Amino acid sequence: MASSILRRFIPRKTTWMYGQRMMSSTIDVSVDEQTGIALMKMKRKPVNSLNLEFLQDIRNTIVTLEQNKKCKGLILTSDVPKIFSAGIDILEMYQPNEERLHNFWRALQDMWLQLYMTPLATIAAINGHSPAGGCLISISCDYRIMAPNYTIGLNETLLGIVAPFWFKDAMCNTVGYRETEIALALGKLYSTDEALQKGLVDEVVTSEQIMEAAQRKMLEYVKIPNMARAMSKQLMRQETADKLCSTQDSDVQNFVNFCLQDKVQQSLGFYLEQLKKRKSK
Ligand SMILES: CCCCCCC/C=C/C(=O)SCCNC(=O)CCNC(=O)[C@H](O)C(C)(C)COP(=O)(O)OP(=O)(O)OC[C@H]1O[C@@H](n2cnc3c(N)ncnc32)[C@H](O)[C@@H]1OP(=O)(O)O
Repeated sequence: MASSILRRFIPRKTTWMYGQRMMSSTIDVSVDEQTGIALMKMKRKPVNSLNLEFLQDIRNTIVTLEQNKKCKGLILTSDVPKIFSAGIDILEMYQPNEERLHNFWRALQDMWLQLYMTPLATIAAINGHSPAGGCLISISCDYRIMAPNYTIGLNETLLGIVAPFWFKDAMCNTVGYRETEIALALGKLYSTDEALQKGLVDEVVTSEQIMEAAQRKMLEYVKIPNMARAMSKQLMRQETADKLCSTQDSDVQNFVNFCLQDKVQQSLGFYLEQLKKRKSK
């Protein structure tokens, strides 16, 4: 399964385990050993944006859960009201320190590989907005349930940046080639209803019902013999993951070169300004 991938990375240890609970400053995890279902809540305020340390925490958590023999499934959700994840922390890309920028992108790649290929069954309970990197996390899960009146999508072009090929591949695998082509060009953020219609999410339920719906669906997943379920996931996803695995170093270098361009820095600076202005309106 993902063991060939797992062996290659030794994660930083920042997650603490107390019995069936794991805690870090940005993540809360509990494991129900009766059902084998873990619940991971992201809580990096104000918007669960993905910085280097948060990405490492997410990945460490998945690794720790994979090592727990009693854990078969993972539900990912947010503890921040109305926001699942605002995607990459733009401050990691804007006026960056070059060494940190390298490490940051590597951490994003590693988190994605871990989540995308984990033998655990995964469900995203999308209880808030989920742009760009937030959408990547969602589409890397096996099943997606979303609450109404939020948005989700790969909106990178709106920031003057380009979704990398592995974001594109994960999106293509979810909604198909033509829809991805349109979505990426326009930086499309789908409403919950549009996302359901296009197959970007699998189910829509109210915010109040989302955890119950996720638990119910997860019980279906964990009932399936574990190895068979995990191997069919591998069958579907290994080729996509391998494309990144075999080009990780050059992908980091491309990203760093891209980010350091004046034009890209200008676009990111402008986008950040717009975010602040929007807030003051
Ligand atoms: C070759 C490779 C090329 C590079 C590829 C890079 C791939 C990039 C992937 C990404 O994920 S880029 C990030 C994309 N994300 C967004 O566009 C989301 C932007 N944010 C929003 O739309 C909104 O903030 C929100 C998530 C809908 C929440 O709205 P709300 O009104 O509730 O909060 P705000 O007042 O807007 O935000 C609060 C606070 O947080 C800051 N912030 C928001 N998003 C980010 C972010 N992604 N990174 C860093 N900071 C973010 C926002 O500016 C506010 O800050 P303060 O004003 O309070 O300081």
